[in-house]
Amino acid sequence: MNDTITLQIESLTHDGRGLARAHGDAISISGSAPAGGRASGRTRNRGTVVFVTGGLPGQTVRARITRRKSSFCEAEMLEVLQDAPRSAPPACTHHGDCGGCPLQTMPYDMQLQWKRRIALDAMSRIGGLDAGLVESLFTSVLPSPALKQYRNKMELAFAGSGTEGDPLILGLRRRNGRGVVSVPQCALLPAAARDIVRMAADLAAQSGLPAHTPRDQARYRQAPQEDTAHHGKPDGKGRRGSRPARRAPANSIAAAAMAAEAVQNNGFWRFLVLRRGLSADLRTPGWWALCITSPGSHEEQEKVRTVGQKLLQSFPALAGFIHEERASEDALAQGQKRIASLDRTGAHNPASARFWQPLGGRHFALDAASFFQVNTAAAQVLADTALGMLKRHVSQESPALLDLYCGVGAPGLLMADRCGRLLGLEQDAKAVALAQANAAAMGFTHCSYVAGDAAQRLDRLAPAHENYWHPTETWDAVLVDPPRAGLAPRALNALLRLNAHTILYVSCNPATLARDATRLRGAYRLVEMAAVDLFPHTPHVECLTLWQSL
Ligand SMILES: C[S@@+](CC[C@H](N)C(=O)[O-])C[C@H]1O[C@@H](n2cnc3c(N)ncnc32)[C@H](O)[C@@H]1O
Repeated sequence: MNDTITLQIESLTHDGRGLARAHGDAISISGSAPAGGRASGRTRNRGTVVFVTGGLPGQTVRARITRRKSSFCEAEMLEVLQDAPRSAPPACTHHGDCGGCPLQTMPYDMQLQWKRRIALDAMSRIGGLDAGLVESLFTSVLPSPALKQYRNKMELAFAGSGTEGDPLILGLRRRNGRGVVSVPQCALLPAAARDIVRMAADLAAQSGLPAHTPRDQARYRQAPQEDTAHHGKPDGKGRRGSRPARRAPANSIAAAAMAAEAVQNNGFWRFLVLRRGLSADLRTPGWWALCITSPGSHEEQEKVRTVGQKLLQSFPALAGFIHEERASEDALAQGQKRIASLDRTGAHNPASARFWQPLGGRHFALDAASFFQVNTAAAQVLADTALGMLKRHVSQESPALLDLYCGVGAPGLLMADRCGRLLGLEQDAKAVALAQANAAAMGFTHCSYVAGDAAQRLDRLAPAHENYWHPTETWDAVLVDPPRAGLAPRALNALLRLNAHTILYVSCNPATLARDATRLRGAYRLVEMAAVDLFPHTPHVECLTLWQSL
């Protein structure tokens, strides 16, 4: 049985891995049975599917098999033996180690073509839509106006115990998913931000506190990981205490306490999230740093404050330093408790976490922890495309618009002057308050926002039983923009019960969009599909689908 194999990469998967096929006895799967021997009919004729991390279509690579399943294998690329017929020089010196921009050696026009292919395949294979129909509706992916330094937000992870052989670093997830790599020359980061990152890493190292390493995640069953820069070390050794992890008790309160204790004992520094935006005068650009740590003692919190104050002193472009703690034992770059919010003078000032992003000729107020599209210029393309679709298909005079998963109100508020009323639903209460403030600042009095889980809130808007006490409102159009997981079944059921004439479903994950499309197409017809590249050099693509009731 050979673990190293030569493969020709045929295509790209939605998660950015190369797809190859191994033929004959080239590899063994399912407990050493040769590929083609025990495999299904499909794999028997066409070879065993191998998903290759780091491999791109057209390349011939040497790869190591890392996992064998009954119908496919996983591998990691070791070396490119022959480049793809068309390739581009890497845009970043960290290409090869860093997992941030895996497509950067693919010419940009090809990146867009593959993204289109990924979305098309998902809609026909998973969504069950007619492939010819989707091909004819969805002709291209709209490019990002900027290909370098396009991000207004970077999530960097701390790693390392701070000991001699394992220094504390601040960087991005490694290409092979194992740990974090320092990226001092990252092509996504402008020079000013690189300097902030370098100094933050040095100051954190000087604190003497180790980075947090998620440990024993399965045992504590925390929230699933979404987009994050960090993957913990597999051995997960911590330095803040050396007690071994105990088995989680059945009692959930005790389990939560144990999870918090495990975090306490498993390192401190977690993430530095850098955000770029406009200060209160709406003209001065600046940076905001959100530092996420494990829960700490007063002394540890003071160390973070000192790091923040030194950064604010050294970088006039840094307008705020916010410290949040995360107690959950996972690798999400989201704080759960705000500890401090320092302004340029280094003093605690809650307003220092506020900044603004331009979109559609308006300004949206955000908190350092709020969601906003990370590529400002491409977000404009996305908003223009979304508004164009709604204008073409919402025929009512002053339509009632429901903005589901509305964040701080973008891009729904750009449609507000055409609407009779607008209601936004959003889980993050802080974002809801900001959406209300944004609507008020834009002079809209017919827009309201409600905080809560979309599924629960939708159930109230679309009662399952006729004698339900809550009055039913009708909605002409619904703008749906969920996180990567797509719509929960309960949310999808309630959305269908609303009977809105038009649904615009915006999605950052073609696979979950396609899954939800299987339900939508029972009551709606897909009339337009478009996509925008918000994340050049990555496999991600933002899709827009416009549905009209049958
Ligand atoms: C992709 S973002 C879209 C936000 C906004 N439309 C925009 O473009 O800025 C998804 C939003 O859904 C929110 N969210 C996540 N899960 C939710 C849930 N179960 N119920 C309501 N909102 C949720 C997130 O907080 C986030 O603001």
